[in-house]
Amino acid sequence: MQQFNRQLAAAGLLDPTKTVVVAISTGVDSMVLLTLLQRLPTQQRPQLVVAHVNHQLRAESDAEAAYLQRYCDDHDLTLRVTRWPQAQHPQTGVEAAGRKFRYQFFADVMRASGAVALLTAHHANDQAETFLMKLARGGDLAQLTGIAGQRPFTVGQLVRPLLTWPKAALYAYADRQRVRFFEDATNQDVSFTRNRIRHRVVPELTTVNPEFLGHVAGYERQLATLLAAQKQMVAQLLPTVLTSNTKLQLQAWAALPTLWQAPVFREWLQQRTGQLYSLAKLAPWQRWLVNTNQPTGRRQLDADFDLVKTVDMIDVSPHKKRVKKLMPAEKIMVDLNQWQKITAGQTVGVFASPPGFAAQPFRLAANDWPLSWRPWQPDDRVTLRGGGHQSVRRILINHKVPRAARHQVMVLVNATGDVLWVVGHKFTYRKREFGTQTVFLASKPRELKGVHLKR
Ligand SMILES: Nc1ncnc2c1ncn2[C@@H]1O[C@H](COP(=O)(O)OP(=O)(O)OP(=O)(O)O)[C@@H](O)[C@H]1O
Repeated sequence: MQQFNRQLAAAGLLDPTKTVVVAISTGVDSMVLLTLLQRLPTQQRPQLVVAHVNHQLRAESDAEAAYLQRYCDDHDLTLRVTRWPQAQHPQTGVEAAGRKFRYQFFADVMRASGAVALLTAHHANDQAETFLMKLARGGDLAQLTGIAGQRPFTVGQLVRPLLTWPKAALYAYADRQRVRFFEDATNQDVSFTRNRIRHRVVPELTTVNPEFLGHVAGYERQLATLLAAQKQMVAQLLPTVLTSNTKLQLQAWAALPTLWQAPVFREWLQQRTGQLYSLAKLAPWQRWLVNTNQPTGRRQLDADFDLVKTVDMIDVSPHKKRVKKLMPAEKIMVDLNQWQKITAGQTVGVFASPPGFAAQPFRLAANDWPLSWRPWQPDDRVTLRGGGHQSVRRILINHKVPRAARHQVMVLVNATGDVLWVVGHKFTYRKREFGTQTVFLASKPRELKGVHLKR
């Protein structure tokens, strides 16, 4: 009780004028939490609002919810319950979706009841399991910081007063105090990673040292302190390597002690892009920053951002979308009445009515659709007026297209792959009365150079 009081006092919750929402699953952890709260002297006990989510995932869910209802009625406790509709259960990622639903509900209950805190019953084993899972998964050191004893949550704080208690202590308390609880059978299922860590890894490590859980908590505290110190230092260093308009000054940055370069670069990127990059991902970028053989340049950082290097300065700018070079087999479907940028230098379109300037009227049959753009291929050919054919290769030779530029030539093809237009060069011949529809094939003016439009 004393240990519990200390935790609540530290969070400023030993106050009957305050309201707290207590998340109760009916498992041993949360039933012990509720019991401890109920046993606080009234002059210290905050107003309790019990919150429960019936996930409807297990056969026992309804019985557990019904038990909690009776318990709260018997003890004069306010209870808020919700059901997670089965129709909302996803095919995969049920746990994460359930958690999202749960915390949304807790936030709603907090707001509705004017609560200052949400209390959950996470304990020292949860902490160690999470730590070990992250350790196995890998990633950035900052993510290894475990479950916080207290952190901001929507309109107040999320407080975990049992975080320093080993699960065994909670069982022992429940046993001594005859606390009734429900055991979730799925917790035994070792096909879940967390359960394997819970039932196999943690007990094994505890035999190596009975203080294992306390040691994990100790590491978590040290890590949090170190990360906070690093953050403070980075906050001091960053302004010393920025230009007045927030670009990074390369010389000043490279003059920082080597160990501080990466965290300062990362913090700058985070401030500019809102994204946290792992130090491992940033290593090649740092080499590029100081590579004097490449004093200027632009490089894609990720899907959204480019890094732009000018002499001694580096800036972040939205990623410039480049048109992908298509392989011969790849194609771009035609969007009727839309200009489409099909290569870096060519913007073309198929229109139902003339798009405003030089466009070639062209007859289509219904079975020509869908049309698409693609690079020309060696056996492509067009039909000539007299009924004969000419290969695209021959057209390009006749038009003196240099060999090196030939791969850039694009063609418009119909559903069966017949070439209708060698863009910039030649249209296949079709009689006026061909098909059922006239469309207008056009290239944007800049690219009209060298196009021989038939009038
Ligand atoms: N169905 C529920 N209804 C109300 N509270 C719950 C429910 N499930 C879990 N909780 C609360 O969350 C705490 C942690 O539960 P559990 O360890 O099952 O969740 P987790 O998914 O591992 O953790 P977290 O909820 O932080 O993601 C419980 O001690 C309890 O306070």
